[in-house]
Amino acid sequence: MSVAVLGAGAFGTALALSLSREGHAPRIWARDAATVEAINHEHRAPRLPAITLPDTITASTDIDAVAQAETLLLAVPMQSLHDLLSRIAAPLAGQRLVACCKGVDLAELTGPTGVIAHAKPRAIPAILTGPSFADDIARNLPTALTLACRDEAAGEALQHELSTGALRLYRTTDTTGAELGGALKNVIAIACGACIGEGMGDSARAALMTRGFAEMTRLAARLGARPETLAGLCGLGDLALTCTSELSRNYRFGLALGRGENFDAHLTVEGVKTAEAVTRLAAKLGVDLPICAMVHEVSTGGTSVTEAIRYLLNRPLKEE
Ligand SMILES: NC(=O)C1=CN([C@@H]2O[C@H](COP(=O)(O)OP(=O)(O)OC[C@H]3O[C@@H](n4cnc5c(N)ncnc54)[C@H](OP(=O)(O)O)[C@@H]3O)[C@@H](O)[C@H]2O)C=CC1
Ligand SMILES: O=C(CO)COP(=O)(O)O
Repeated sequence: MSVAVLGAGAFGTALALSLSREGHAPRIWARDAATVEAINHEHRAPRLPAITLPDTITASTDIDAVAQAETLLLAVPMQSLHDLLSRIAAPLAGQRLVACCKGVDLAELTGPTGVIAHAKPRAIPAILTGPSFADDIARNLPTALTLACRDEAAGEALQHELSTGALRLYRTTDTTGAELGGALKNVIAIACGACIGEGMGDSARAALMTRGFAEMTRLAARLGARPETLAGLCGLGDLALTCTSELSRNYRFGLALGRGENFDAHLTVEGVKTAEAVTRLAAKLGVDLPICAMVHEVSTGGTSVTEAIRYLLNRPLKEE
């Protein structure tokens, strides 16, 4: 089966490397000619500069040519997924489109598989998500992820196609749970970073992680997801990684907020837009997501970290 990667960021490049180790020769689509040049001639990707790529990985700016592969890994930031799909002329009928992004689309208030289903209704949507830093996958370190696809046969085919000796994929048909786990953990990671940056301590972080997990499960359940999906790699697993590691951009963004420092605006920080999207979605559905709402307020300058913590501590007492 042929696999291509659309998006030459850190994650897309790492996944191409992973595939190349199993004998695939993946093509990467990049929108930028200089990136294509660097991959094809220097065997390096600008967003993963420490890694040398094998010459079996090639790149092109011709999206319609690259998108002919049977499986397409869509590795662009969440808010760019719709734009990416609209660049492809073909309906991609019967092709497996695997979202490799985490978030909720601001315009549609759906996760990546919803965006795919809307833009390319004849394709088979899936999502690859869970705890992994691109750098770890690129270095072939052991990693376990969730592959979610409503079409059970396609999901099983993808699980086998994308697993490697170091990358172990678990399968589910619960795409809603898988994508909300990956989306909301970034928001909670910003909260945890802000809490540590502000000097609130590890106990406060543990409280945010636990109550954040309750928010993840509550919203996911309201949208029909299974609670056990959230307890898996794509939920609890990714929450644990992202809320505790300074390798996470979302966590580091939160740290900067807590310390009152500036943050590099060129870095992909999915949790900011996701906080806005899930706050809107929660209001529409009548679901209570106080931590996500505070992350939205703080990251858009609506309130301070100190005030947000005070608000969370002063909410009415309730049963766990
Ligand atoms: N990095 C990681 O460790 C992991 C990332 N992810 C997820 O992967 C997704 C991508 O993140 P990551 O690879 O880190 O991001 P990067 O910031 O490394 O790269 C983003 C890539 O997307 C491209 N891009 C941005 N907007 C568009 C657009 N409108 N059309 C086409 N291409 C676009 C960029 O192109 P250009 O260079 O031209 O700007 C760049 O190649 C995110 O949702 C993230 O949560 C998931 C797991 C791990
Ligand atoms: O999704 C990730 C880890 O699973 C990567 O986290 P960041 O996007 O916060 O760097």
